[in-house]
Amino acid sequence: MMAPSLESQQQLPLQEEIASENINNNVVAHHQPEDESSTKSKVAVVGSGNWGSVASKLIASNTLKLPSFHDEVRMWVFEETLPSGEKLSEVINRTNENVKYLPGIKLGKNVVADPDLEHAVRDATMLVFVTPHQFMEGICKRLVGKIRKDAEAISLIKGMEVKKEGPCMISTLISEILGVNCCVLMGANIANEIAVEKFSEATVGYRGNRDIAEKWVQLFNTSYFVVSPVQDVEGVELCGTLKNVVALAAGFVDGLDMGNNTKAAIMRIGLREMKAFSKLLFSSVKDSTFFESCGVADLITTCLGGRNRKCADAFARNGGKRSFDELEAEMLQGQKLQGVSTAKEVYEVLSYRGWLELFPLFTTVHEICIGRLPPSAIVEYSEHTPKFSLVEGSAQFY
Ligand SMILES: NC(=O)C1=CN([C@@H]2O[C@H](COP(=O)(O)OP(=O)(O)OC[C@H]3O[C@@H](n4cnc5c(N)ncnc54)[C@H](O)[C@@H]3O)[C@@H](O)[C@H]2O)C=CC1
Ligand SMILES: O=C(CO)COP(=O)(O)O
Repeated sequence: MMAPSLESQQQLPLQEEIASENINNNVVAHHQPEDESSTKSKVAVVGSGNWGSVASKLIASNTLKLPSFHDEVRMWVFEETLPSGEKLSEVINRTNENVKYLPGIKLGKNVVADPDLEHAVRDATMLVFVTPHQFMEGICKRLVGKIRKDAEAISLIKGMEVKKEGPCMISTLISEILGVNCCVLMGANIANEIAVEKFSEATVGYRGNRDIAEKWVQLFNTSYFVVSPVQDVEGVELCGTLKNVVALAAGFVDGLDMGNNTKAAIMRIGLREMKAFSKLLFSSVKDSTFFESCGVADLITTCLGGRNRKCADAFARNGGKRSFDELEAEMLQGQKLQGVSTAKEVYEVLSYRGWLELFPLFTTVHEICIGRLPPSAIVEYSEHTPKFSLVEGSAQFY
């Protein structure tokens, strides 16, 4: 069932969709509506988990204030039936709360939950992608031919895919499958804190067109959520992705009660590996990006208060005897961990390229996650540390 449109009265009848004749048959060319409202940007948020709901709230507070945006923010909901027997999207529209993924927080009356993916995106000129990364390829494939030709995209998703050809960042996946430009927004952004409007910062990564980045900044920026643009999509996205692996290491250390110095050491070594890995994959990645909110700040907040840290702590306390799948289901009630699959994806890249010894922390985290090593190995691996500083050429990346 499609959700009602907040702006149905001002909305023009949907124009007949015609297939784009040239360049890109991934997208649908709509006739441009003719009245003044057609020049306004229309936002759809693809995803409605913990961060997806908070992102919708942030955006919706701005679209009400900014005349260049339509008020309505359409939020795609992966439909599920609640224990009460009601559909999640219907409850969100009735209560203005995502009772499952962000209980107790009003999203703003101009957020409309829509369980129909194609319907949610079809008029949008600004597409915000924010689902757990493992679902994105399937979602993008469903959207081929269903989005506007002039749409711009941004990804808030922390993760990557590994293909036969090598690693593929989620923003690249979106760009390649949908034929759209895709920026990224990452940062020290634990969703529940932003939901109650505690001050934080974020980084928009863009390539090329600064005007587009400025528009995304405008859409997200508030007095308590300060967003800065950086011309380094890969650097920003890799920071957001890789810090989840380091957060698992920090959680193991917490679960073993090893104290603050050890945790700080793990974070420092992790940051060094994040930088080295990013620069090996993309020589364009800037050192300065690691000092933005997406870099060191996100690493710190996730290692202190994130879900990856929390589940890794429990994993270590249980001596690795309970799987991450089990802990995720029990501790997160439907929310998803990104670090465990990212550690595997990073390991595949390292293994394929013969870099395992250059990245002892990343390598060890994956081996602990799959039960090949005990959680205590997170500090024992340091005996290998001299090896990577001896590897010729590696030092330049640190
Ligand atoms: N929660 C947070 O504090 C932050 C999360 N992020 C990132 O944002 C991204 C999304 O995270 P959250 O919004 O927190 O999601 P979440 O962890 O709350 O994930 C649950 C979401 O996945 C959906 N889902 C479950 N099965 C699905 C399927 N088969 N297909 C599509 N969707 C399905 C659920 O309906 C729900 O909306 C992740 O990459 C995460 O790393 C980034 C910053 C902060
Ligand atoms: O990315 C996050 C904070 O910026 C949230 O991290 P977790 O997924 O570990 O909770």
